[in-house]
Amino acid sequence: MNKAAQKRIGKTGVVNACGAMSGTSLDGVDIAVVRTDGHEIEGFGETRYRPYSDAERAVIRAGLGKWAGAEVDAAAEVVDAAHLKALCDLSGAELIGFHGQTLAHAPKAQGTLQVGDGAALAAALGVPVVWDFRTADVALGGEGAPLAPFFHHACARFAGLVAPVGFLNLGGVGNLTWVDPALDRPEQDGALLAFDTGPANAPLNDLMQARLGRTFDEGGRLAARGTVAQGALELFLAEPYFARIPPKSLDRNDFAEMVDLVGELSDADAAATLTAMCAAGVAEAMQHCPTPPERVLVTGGGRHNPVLMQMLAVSLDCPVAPVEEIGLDGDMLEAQAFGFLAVRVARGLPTSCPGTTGVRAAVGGGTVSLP
Ligand SMILES: Nc1ncnc2c1ncn2[C@@H]1O[C@H](COP(=O)(O)OP(=O)(O)OP(=O)(O)O)[C@@H](O)[C@H]1O
Ligand SMILES: CC(=O)N[C@H]1[C@@H]2OC[C@@H](O2)[C@@H](O)[C@@H]1O[C@H](C)C(=O)O
Repeated sequence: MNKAAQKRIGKTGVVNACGAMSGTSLDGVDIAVVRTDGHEIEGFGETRYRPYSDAERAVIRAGLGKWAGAEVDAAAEVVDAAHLKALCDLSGAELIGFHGQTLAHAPKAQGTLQVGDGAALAAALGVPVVWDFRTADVALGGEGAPLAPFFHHACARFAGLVAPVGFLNLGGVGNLTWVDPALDRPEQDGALLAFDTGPANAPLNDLMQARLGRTFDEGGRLAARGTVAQGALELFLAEPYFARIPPKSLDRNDFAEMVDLVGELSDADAAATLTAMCAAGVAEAMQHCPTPPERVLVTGGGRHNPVLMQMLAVSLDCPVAPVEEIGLDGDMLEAQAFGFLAVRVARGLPTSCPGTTGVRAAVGGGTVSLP
């Protein structure tokens, strides 16, 4: 890439930005192109999904909860190689937003760790890469997550929404963004409130892996045959996390002991109960919204689970629908978010604010590596 093109990316006009996301459910790498000037979305481009093999997933899983050492290095190698393969023949991307893989997240203690080497990726692909999105926010007292809310704000405006709505991401962990699209800028006071709702698919995936050797409960079929154990659900809801005022965020394994709460149950009852816990965490989250959202738009893999969607429909006081209802792609929204955020970082715009992460003031995270 020549200097003039690099200069343009840093200034004005629409950029073809590609986001790359490897989420906490450990299913694979999502790649998506978004055309944006960092404020408004002009449109969306190519998407790709590169699943991890079972062997790759096992290596990443072994690195979870660790901050350094051989297992972290091995996980980083898998993440780098998978991204390089997924991105190597992508044409037309002028900038890449590379999230990497979160292995550990303890913003008030050790910090937050996303593995993946953005400088090496930039050199290999010949395209500028923005990466390490979360460290600056944590350094300024923020949670470092969630970061998609600034993109959710742009999505709400892109879709022409006018009343406050919720964006609910159901990946490995759940996160909710309350957005007021009437306010122009995401960092404006009152435009956004965001936080992690609780565990989403991660405990259910872990149960499926441990008991049945499967990666997830496809279509919620196992949960559909089970009965929710109310006692376990009540114990789960007694966790102080749910009443805590946002901002707040979670590590993938913060609720790993939930799988123990259902340890004595049959496979189907355990799956039903873990699914109900995800929905109940979201229902608890709604009390923190500044005003009731007009509807909750669901993104992430959890929206493909009809049992979970039905539980949400029953327990929330507003309509619940997949984000496709407003013309967005719920499988790619997070990848698109990191393409969008990459443009903001390249242009010196903030990517988080007190309402989204609890950071002291609006801040732009991310490191830019040129090829
Ligand atoms: N058809 C389906 N039926 C049931 N569950 C599904 C289906 N498709 C996906 N999922 C669930 O969604 C998960 C993937 O979700 P997603 O890709 O949003 O997670 P992620 O991006 O890795 O996580 P996070 O947002 O926490 O970073 C799968 O691991 C599975 O649990
Ligand atoms: C530390 C970290 O990687 N957090 C993830 C995780 O996965 C979902 C939830 O927990 C959210 O807080 C965040 O991801 C999304 C993409 C975000 O930053 O908005």
